[in-house]
Amino acid sequence: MAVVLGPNRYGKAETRLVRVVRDGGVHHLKDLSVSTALSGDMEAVHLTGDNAAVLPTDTQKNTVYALARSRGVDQIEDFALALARHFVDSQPTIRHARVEIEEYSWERIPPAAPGAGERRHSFVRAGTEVRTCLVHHDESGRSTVVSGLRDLTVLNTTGSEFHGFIRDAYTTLEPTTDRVLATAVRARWRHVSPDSDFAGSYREVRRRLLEAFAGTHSLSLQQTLYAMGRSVLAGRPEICEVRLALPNRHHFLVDLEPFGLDNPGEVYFAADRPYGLIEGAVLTEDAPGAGSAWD
Ligand SMILES: O=c1[nH]c(=O)c2[nH]c(=O)[nH]c2[nH]1
Repeated sequence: MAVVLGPNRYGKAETRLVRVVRDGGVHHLKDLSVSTALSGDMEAVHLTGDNAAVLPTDTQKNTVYALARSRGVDQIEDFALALARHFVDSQPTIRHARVEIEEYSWERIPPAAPGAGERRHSFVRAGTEVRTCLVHHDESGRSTVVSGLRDLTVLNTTGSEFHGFIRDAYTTLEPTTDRVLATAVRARWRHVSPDSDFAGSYREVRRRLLEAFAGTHSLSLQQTLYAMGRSVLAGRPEICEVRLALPNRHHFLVDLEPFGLDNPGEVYFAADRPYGLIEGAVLTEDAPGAGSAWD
């Protein structure tokens, strides 16, 4: 049976990088996980073990640290673009680079007392929310940028209904006109061009996602998903596609009748699994082709 080599890529996954900028006594912190993956002329290494075309994954990891020092790290998208372009532009055998970054946010520990100066070098991790990006760059010079976030955990205590759904022999779910709606938002959005104001764009997209979640009277999480995506696209012309994954973090009203107590929407059991998983993409009508942007 004849076989051929299919699509392949290789790289260093989850290089942990912490970059401290020392501005006098005031320090600034970037905390990243960087994953690189390269592809190109990799027939020989797979078929015969000839490594002549291979830039080692160890070198890829070292490049992450070296560029962090030499060019600094501001917006993760710009750092990812610099890395991807470096690999493709510096090595003839590397024809495509994929760089994925997660950023964990830290905030300053508050002053000891009102009026005391801001802490200069002490930080506390800011919640569970993670900022993300995925960048591709290829030998033709084309770059694509997808920004995102995950674990943005939100909850509405009312303003959510779910009824009118299919009922078959296995359906036990009661329709409801008032339920808790909670989710941990995974959102990614594709930029029209790799030249964006990534900081401002991120801030505004996040604000719009939250505003749409809070401001939508929801008849389903699917409806909320679409409203969130539409809100981002309506206000941010630099973005042409939003993909969302919304786990439905079910909150079940506890039956307190056995204890002679009513429960008018006050006491819930927050289940962690199983959970509904609602996923979807929202695009502008004229969105350019995505190429490998989401790969
Ligand atoms: O918003 C929802 N969408 C569903 O498709 C679904 N299915 C379900 O059991 N609960 C819910 N809630």
